[in-house]
Amino acid sequence: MADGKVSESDAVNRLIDIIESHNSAEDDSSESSGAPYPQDLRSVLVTSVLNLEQLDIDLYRGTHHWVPRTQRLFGGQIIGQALVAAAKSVSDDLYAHSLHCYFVRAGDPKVPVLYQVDRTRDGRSFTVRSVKAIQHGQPILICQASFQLLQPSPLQHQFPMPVVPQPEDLPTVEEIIQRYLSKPDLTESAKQGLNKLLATEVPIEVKPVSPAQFYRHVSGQPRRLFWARARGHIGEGNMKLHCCVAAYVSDFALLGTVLLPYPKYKARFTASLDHAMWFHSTFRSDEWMLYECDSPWAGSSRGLAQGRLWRRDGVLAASCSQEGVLRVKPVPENSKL
Ligand SMILES: CCC(=O)SCCNC(=O)CCNC(=O)[C@H](O)C(C)(C)COP(=O)(O)OP(=O)(O)OC[C@H]1O[C@@H](n2cnc3c(N)ncnc32)[C@H](O)[C@@H]1OP(=O)(O)O
Repeated sequence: MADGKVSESDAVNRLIDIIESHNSAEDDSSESSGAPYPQDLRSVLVTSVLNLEQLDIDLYRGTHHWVPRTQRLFGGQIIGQALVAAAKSVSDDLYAHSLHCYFVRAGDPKVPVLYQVDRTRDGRSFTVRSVKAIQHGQPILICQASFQLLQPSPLQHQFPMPVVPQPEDLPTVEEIIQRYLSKPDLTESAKQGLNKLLATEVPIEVKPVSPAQFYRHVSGQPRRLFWARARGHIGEGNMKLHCCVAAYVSDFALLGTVLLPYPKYKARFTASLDHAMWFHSTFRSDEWMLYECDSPWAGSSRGLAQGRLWRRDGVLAASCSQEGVLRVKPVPENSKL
């Protein structure tokens, strides 16, 4: 549309596209390899998704509860599980400070993922692990993770955190969907799509700072901000676990930032190719953190996205970078649901 805004039906389509591509449950829940969500208040990320089964020394198996509509495993789940596997072979006084991963094959939601850990090096300060995530005998992800002893230093700086509304003053994704559902002129298929989204139990809670921009209802800079936290309680004390949860969260909505300046195109195929992450400070992944995502570059059917996770007290908790493949097609004129 000429004013840079999209029509109401496109707006609902984009909302469904964006939420589903990252969050949706499997269509046939009987195919899900995980147990039902627990009724207690503990985060399902901790009780289940990141709770790997040990098969042998340095060999683990991870299962999944839900997969995106693309029917490939959510990258954040594979990274989070790989980091859990790596962390199991390092001592308690070492903390994850970075990881570097390539997604080399699409993850198959029908079978579990095996994680094979190689103890690459144990140094005095730094310890490196290489993890291969395997399905059908072939790697789907290769990951290097590095851990460090806590070491104080006089060198300390960070950029300031963006000034944004507090999470308590912003609607949740579920409230945004409810607002759409209350619109009188919504088509039946839009209602069904939105109700399906509401019924999906997502392990992450999200509050977009600007919902219209977040869901690509208005075109704009390749930058978006949202508050995010693990759903449910994790508790203080296990920093390695909080890093694994943050690794899971960090893949959420990051690559979509590349598409923000292009309202006339919709994604035909998107997949993250690699993901790097650096952990800077202690944080709790079950408390609200601001996720600031931007994309400095796109070209050659690829896009680069960068993210910064901020503690709400302004401390930079983690940074990440991801390149993805994005193949797009034009949005049809006057598209309707
Ligand atoms: C939130 C973001 C996420 O979490 S995404 C999940 C994590 N990431 C992933 O699962 C990515 C895993 N990696 C991969 O799947 C592969 O490495 C990818 C990225 C696909 C590599 O692509 P490529 O080397 O092209 O693999 P491939 O030959 O098997 O093709 C895959 C599909 O893409 C198509 N393709 C290929 N080249 C082109 C092209 N130039 N133009 C149009 N289409 C192309 C292929 O035909 C193939 O399609 P199809 O699967 O047969 O339908």
